[in-house]
Amino acid sequence: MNWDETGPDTDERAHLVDERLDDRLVDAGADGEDTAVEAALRPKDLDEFVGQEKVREQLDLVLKAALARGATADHVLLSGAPGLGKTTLSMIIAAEMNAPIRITSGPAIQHAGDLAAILSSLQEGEVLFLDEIHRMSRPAEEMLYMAMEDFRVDVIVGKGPGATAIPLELPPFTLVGATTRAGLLPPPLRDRFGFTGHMEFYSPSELERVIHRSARLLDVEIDVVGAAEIAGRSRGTPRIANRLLRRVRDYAQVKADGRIDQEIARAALKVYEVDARGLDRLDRAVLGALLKLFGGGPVGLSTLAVAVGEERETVEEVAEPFLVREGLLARTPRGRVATPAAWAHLGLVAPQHGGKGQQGLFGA
Ligand SMILES: Nc1ncnc2c1ncn2[C@@H]1O[C@H](COP(=O)(O)OP(=O)(O)OP(=O)(O)O)[C@@H](O)[C@H]1O
Ligand SMILES: [Mg+2]
Repeated sequence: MNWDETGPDTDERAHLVDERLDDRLVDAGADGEDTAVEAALRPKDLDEFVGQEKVREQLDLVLKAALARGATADHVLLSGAPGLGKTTLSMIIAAEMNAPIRITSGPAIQHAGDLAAILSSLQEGEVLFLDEIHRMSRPAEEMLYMAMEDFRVDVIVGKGPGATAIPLELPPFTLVGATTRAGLLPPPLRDRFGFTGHMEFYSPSELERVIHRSARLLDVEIDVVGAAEIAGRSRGTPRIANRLLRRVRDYAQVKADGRIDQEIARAALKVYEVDARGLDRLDRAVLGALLKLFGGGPVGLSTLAVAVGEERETVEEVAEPFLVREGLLARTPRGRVATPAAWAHLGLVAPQHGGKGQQGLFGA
C-alpha cells in the first residue's frame, strides 16, 4: 500500500506539524506570546523597518507616487517565509498612505459572500490586508479578480436558474496580500498585483539592529556582543530574534542583574538548547542520526524519521528546510545526505570516501 494514500491529508498534516511547532523556540510561526508582544515591537513606518532594502525602496516609490497623484496605491503582494515582516509591512503601507486598514485572511473567507461583505464596506483608499491569500476558496478568489481589476463585484441574488447577478461598484482600495507560498497562487491572481515584494531572510547585522531596537522598546540593557550572539542564532528571522531576546532577558533577570552580554546570551540559549547556528534539539537529533547512524547518508526520509522517533512530516517540514538552507543537509534522489559542514558543526569526523559508506544504501 502506498503510504501517501493512507497517511494524513494535507490539512491533517499541517495540523500535526503545527502542534509539533508549538513548543519550539526557533519556529518562525507566531505563538500566543508573540502575538501579544509583537504589536508593541512592530516598526510603524518604512524608516523604522530594518533591512529588506530592495522591497523597501521599491515600495517607497510606489507609495510616494500614489500619494503625489492623490491616488490609491496599486495592489501589493508580499511573499516570504513566516516571521519576516509581511504583516508589519502591510500596516506600514496603510500608515504611509494615511489610510485605514482592514485585516482578514484567506482561511477566514469561506464563501464569496464573506468577501463581498468585506469589499462592499470598504472606504475609499482603505487598505485591505488579506493574509494567507493562497488559502482563499476558489469562488472568493474569482470574485477578488474582478474587484481588484474593475473595483466591482457581482453579488448573486437568488438560487438556481432564477439567480441574478447584481453588479456593485466598489470604492478604489489597495489590496495587500501576504503569502508564505507564492508558488501556490494562481497566475491570474498573481498578475493582478501591481507590485510584488519578496521578503528575504535577514543578515546577522540586520538582526542585530532588530534586537537593539526591540531591547530599547522592552527596556532591556544589551551590549553589542550580546546582541550579535542572539542574532547569529535567529535563523535570519526577526520574529525568532525577538523571541530569543525575550527568553535571554528572562535568564538575565533571574540569574544576573538583568543586563545582557555575550556570556549571559550564551548561557541562556544553552538552557533553551538553541545552538550557535540556531539549531535546536530536533534539528540536531536529525543531523546526529544522519551522521552517527547512517554515516552521513544517503538514507531515506522514513528511516531517518524512525531513527529520531518523529513523524516523517515533522522531519521533512519542520527540521529539514532550515538544515538544507544552512547547507548542512542535502535532499538527493537517493536519500538524505549530510554535507561536510554538518560533520564539522556536530564536531564529528567524516569517514573516508566522503561519508558515502555502503551502510547508507539501506534506507535509500
Ligand atoms: N524589518 C523588520 N524590522 C524590525 N522588526 C521586524 C521586521 N520584520 C519583522 N519584524 C518583527 O518580527 C515580528 C514578526 O513580523 P510579522 O508578524 O510582520 O511577520 P509575518 O511575515 O507577517 O509572519 P507570518 O508569515 O507568520 O504572518 C514582528 O513583531 C516585528 O516586530
Ligand atoms: Mg503575518
